[in-house]
Amino acid sequence: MLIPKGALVVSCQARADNPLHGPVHMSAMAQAAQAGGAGGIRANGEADVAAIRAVTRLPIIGIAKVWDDRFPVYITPGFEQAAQIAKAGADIVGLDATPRPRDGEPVERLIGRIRAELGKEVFADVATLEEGRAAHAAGATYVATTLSGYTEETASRKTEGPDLELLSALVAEIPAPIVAEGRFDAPDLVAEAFRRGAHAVVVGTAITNPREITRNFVRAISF
Ligand SMILES: CC(=O)N[C@H](C=O)[C@@H](O)[C@H](O)[C@H](O)COP(=O)(O)O
Repeated sequence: MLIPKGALVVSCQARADNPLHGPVHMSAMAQAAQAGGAGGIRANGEADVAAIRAVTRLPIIGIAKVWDDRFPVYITPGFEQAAQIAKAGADIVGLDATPRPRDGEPVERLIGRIRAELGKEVFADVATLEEGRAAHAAGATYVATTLSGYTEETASRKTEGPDLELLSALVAEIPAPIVAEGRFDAPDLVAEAFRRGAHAVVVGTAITNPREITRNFVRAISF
């Protein structure tokens, strides 16, 4: 199932150190997002994806994060993780589409294999326009601004808010659905992304991470 144009996609992820970690909480979160009008879900790991698949028919962007000190790429680095996520019920496989070193084959080949061997759509997380062009040329269905500010090359772009400039540049140059993701932490920013031509917007922390939301409130009252 594809992501409808104009959809708000809610990213339901909680790391191991988060009290909401695990499929029970993440599937409840996804149901809450659906009840609130979400048009898609982004989720990490086989267990969470399978649990969310069991409770919703919304399109799921599945990723598998693997941290390995030897490689900077941690979002679905190889085919093995992509296959697990596909089997767990994701409609779309999300991956790091930067050319940085990864534990696996080059990203262009990985994108091709996901489409050909798994029959899944590919959601390419990029940090630059150049990476977006390459991911599109390699066959990615969606190109998203997810990694802007999170790679060495783009560290200085990790502003308080999202990278709207990259969004506009991708929309202007790439004939594919462009998705806005990363630091969209208020409804007016989501609206601005759509005004700039985004196909969909993914929001995570601001909706599904009560620990961070609480921290933001506490920070604001720490005089
Ligand atoms: C850089 C990276 O690893 N981003 C991750 C990708 O899956 C998630 O940790 C983010 O929460 C997600 O992209 C949504 O963004 P935000 O939480 O800012 O709305």
